[in-house]
Amino acid sequence: MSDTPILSTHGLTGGYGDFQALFGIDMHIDAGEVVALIGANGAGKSTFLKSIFGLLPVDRDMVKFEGNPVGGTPAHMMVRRGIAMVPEGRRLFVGMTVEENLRIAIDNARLPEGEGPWTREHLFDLFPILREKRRQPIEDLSGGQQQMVAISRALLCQPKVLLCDEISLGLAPKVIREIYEILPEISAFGTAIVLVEQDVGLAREASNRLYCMLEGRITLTGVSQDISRDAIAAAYFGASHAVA
Ligand SMILES: Nc1ncnc2c1ncn2[C@@H]1O[C@H](COP(=O)(O)OP(=O)(O)OP(=O)(O)O)[C@@H](O)[C@H]1O
Repeated sequence: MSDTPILSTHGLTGGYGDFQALFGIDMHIDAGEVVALIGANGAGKSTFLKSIFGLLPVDRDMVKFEGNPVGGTPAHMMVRRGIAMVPEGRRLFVGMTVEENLRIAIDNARLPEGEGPWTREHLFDLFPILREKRRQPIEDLSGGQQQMVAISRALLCQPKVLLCDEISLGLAPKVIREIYEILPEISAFGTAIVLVEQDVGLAREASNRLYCMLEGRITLTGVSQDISRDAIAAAYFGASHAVA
């Protein structure tokens, strides 16, 4: 087996024009791993995902996919290589049905439907409510159901790495549980998952390893189950706010 991570970043810096939001981020993830990225509002988590995914400019060597430099590759090409993103706020196509939203992913996927692990039928088995609602316009679905569509849309791209930006945001606890229960099934297919999550408990439970980010820097990383709550609190808020 190769030691090369499926995705890694190397001293990644980035931001918005003159505003630098990220200061030398080193991260890696292996096939089938779930890695959580936690941090307070404004820490830089979304900026980091966008920088990996080609939505913000970064140097080529700052992002490697299967060992090859890919930084700055446009998002649609990242999808063809094997990275898909569930963006914050879902960004589904309003005025189109569930099936039409999924169709767009299939048309732009890394592999044709049927050649990768994810088919519409497979996803409808995971999220049965979507089978029921497949001909309904996206705006008629609840927030949780829309999140299921967003995850399904990303998986139909047949990604090797799935980037998830706050998939629990604004959802009821029961729906969050339903969605998080699916994550092990996704990683069981070898798909690596980078999980940006505000809820630290949830992030820790759902991930193999975690990275904590503060003001654009990684302040803590390790095996999720081995990291204490105090260490997380210190890394999350800065040492001066460490729990006594
Ligand atoms: N479009 C933008 N233009 C300029 N600055 C931005 C933009 N988006 C985010 N920022 C800034 O970049 C920094 C990192 O923001 P980012 O959204 O990545 O944080 P985050 O950890 O994802 O937080 P949140 O949980 O609130 O999404 C913050 O200082 C934020 O104000």
